[in-house]
Amino acid sequence: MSEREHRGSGGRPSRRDAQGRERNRGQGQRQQSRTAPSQRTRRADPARLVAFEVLRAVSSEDAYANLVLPARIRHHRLAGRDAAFATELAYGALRGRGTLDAVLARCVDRPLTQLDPAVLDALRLGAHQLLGMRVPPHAALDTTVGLVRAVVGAGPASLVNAVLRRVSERTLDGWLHELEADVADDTERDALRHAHPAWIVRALRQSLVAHGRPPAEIDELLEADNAAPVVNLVALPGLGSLAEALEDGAERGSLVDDSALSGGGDLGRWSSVRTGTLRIQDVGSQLVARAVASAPLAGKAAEDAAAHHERWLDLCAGPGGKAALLGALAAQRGATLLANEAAPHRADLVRQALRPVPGESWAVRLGDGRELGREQPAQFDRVIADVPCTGLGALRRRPESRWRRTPNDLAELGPLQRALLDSAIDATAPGGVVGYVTCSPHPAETTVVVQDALRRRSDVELLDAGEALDAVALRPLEAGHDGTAQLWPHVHATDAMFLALFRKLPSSDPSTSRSSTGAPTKES
Ligand SMILES: C[S@@+](CC[C@H](N)C(=O)[O-])C[C@H]1O[C@@H](n2cnc3c(N)ncnc32)[C@H](O)[C@@H]1O
Repeated sequence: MSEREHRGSGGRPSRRDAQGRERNRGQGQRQQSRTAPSQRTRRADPARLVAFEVLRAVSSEDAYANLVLPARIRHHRLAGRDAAFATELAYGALRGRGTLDAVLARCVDRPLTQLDPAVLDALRLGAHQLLGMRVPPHAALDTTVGLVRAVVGAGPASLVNAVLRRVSERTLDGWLHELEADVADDTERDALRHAHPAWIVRALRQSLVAHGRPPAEIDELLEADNAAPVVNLVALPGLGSLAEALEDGAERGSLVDDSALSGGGDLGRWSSVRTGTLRIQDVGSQLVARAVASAPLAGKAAEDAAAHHERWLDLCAGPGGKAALLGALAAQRGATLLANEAAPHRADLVRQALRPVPGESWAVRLGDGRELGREQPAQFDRVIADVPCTGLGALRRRPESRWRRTPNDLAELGPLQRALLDSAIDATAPGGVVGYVTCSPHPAETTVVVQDALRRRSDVELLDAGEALDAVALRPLEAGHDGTAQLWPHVHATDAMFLALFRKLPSSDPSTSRSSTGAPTKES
């Protein structure tokens, strides 16, 4: 196994293999390790310190791991294998929190809520190394105790040592076997085995069934949520190129044009990433954006298309992933894009994302998307409403979010999602299309919202979203069922994006006829 030399915070050179073992420690230290485990290390290994800092920021500051981790890696100057180890440790411990806590609860003599939260985070890191990463027990114990000594204090070190010793007495399967004896049903068992909250397991199984898939696929789906996702790239059509990435080892994507998959690393090494013409974007997001951009128009909207006067609207554009792709496609087709976003800092990110796209093709509007349909009725030929949602379809990329979300979020988001969809429909010209998109497969924010809209409104019809996705994909996706479409991590290796496509029917209300100027209104 190849190794990389690094220097720990104690200044001593050491070598880490892929499991995080340090391989060149002196004989004296090994002797010491055998005799007094809780005494043997008083320093924090930098990679484990990074993982610890990420867990602390997530637990105590509600931070997002995917934002904190790169900053901590940079701060501690980790690279290569050390950065990969810190990432696997932090993400694995965050994803696995439910299962790790169930194991720890068996090994601690008091409720976990009574532990110092910093000690609990260190225990999670130690337990994940023992059960999820196959770090040898002596290394996991030694380094976790050292971390606690260095950053929390000497007091809790012996507790941490004793608890992790108990954790190390069984493998993960051994622990699961013991814990499963107490679970009530299949949902609880899947939740424990795959480290998801039970309410999410239930919802995902329900969603599989709602989209015509066998409920037994739940195991594969939950496993896919726990796998580290590869980085998906998009070269903006007509503006960017995959060449640099492909020459540097990325693989061409098999689902959609202009996409590639990369093992990661610092993508800023590619000039195309620095200029913003090559972007990180999940393939599922690329597919739904392209489906909205290509769905057939009718009536007035089709006339606009023939005259190259199409107007497109991205109602919820921040941070601008889909807006950048749509903007590039719009520029190629002589269309214009209005990208709307309610949060000022996210509207800035949209402007930044659109920078490589010719300026005459797009504008950014800062405002509440719920008002836009009333302010600019029947003005747009293609509208995407990529609404705020629970993000349960992107659990692979947001390791902590499954434990942060609650069913109450659905109740809060529901009215906003419905109001944004209504506004999107109002803003659409007769014959135009509206794509309702979520990065969640939860029925409460997908199929139920769509059915409600169809019940509420007589001015739309549902188009076949599965067909629209297949029309832009490089191979049949078989994502459609009953008119809507659902992509899946375990089937398509994408985020679980949901797409419903509506066509606006001609209206008899003259107040909703479209103004004649084709240009997008500049931001308010
Ligand atoms: C799922 S994200 C959109 C992702 C984006 N389409 C992309 O591909 O990068 C939803 C966005 O809607 C924004 N948002 C929330 N409430 C809104 C509202 N009332 N009007 C417009 N945008 C809103 C959020 O700030 C967030 O940026």
